[in-house]
Amino acid sequence: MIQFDRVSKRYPNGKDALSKVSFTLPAGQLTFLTGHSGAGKSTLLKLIMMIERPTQGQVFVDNQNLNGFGNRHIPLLRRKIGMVHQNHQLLFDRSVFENVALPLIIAGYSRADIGKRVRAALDKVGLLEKENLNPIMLSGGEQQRVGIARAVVNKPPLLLADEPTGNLDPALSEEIMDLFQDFARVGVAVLIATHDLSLIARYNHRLLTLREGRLIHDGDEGEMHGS
Ligand SMILES: Nc1ncnc2c1ncn2[C@@H]1O[C@H](COP(=O)(O)OP(=O)(O)OP(=O)(O)O)[C@@H](O)[C@H]1O
Repeated sequence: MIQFDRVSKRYPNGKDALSKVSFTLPAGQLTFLTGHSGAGKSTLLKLIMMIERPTQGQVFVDNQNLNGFGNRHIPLLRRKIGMVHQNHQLLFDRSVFENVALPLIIAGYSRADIGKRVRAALDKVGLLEKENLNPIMLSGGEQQRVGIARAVVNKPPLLLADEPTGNLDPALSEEIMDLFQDFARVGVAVLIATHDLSLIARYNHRLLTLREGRLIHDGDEGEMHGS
């Protein structure tokens, strides 16, 4: 689903944020991405979203080389990607339903289709009965689940999450992880950037570790501590 082929990113100020990073993420796999602050995690996610472009190397999403994409391709690319943020980025002047509907409205879906899909997504995250509430009335864990419903409402094959459990306690983090694992099980490629080593340790998923822009580890979590 995603392939990085010797990807480097140097920012205009000369900072090398990523150096010759290569990996492949298949459909249906959940992968953690970790590394110290400044290691390059956000930069890696930005390259997938085409918020930034590589200085060298190639990024493929769904077998398409993003180097061949111009700005007009960006909306189409982003429709394939669901993005979950740490702070949810919900609109507090709209209802839960309207927040989740937003990507579908932008993509031009019909009203009937929007209703059906939004309710299916809210049902998946267990918030169907809260569709008319304002997100401000929800707990942190519920707000994060609204963010996840919005990220998956148009059924993207790829789900990216940037510190999705950052503000949540272990029990709520587990709920969120259960959801991500469900999506992976039905074929979504899920990439979770996190500093939360205890979260990583609780699951036996593939782990990519960046240090100063280099990929220093690619394997399962046990391998890292066992070696
Ligand atoms: N737009 C930019 N211009 C210049 N340097 C940048 C830019 N964005 C990031 N950097 C630098 O690139 C390096 C990697 O940053 P990045 O945000 O990818 O790290 P990160 O692993 O996501 O860190 P954190 O966990 O703190 O969010 C850092 O040294 C950062 O200061």
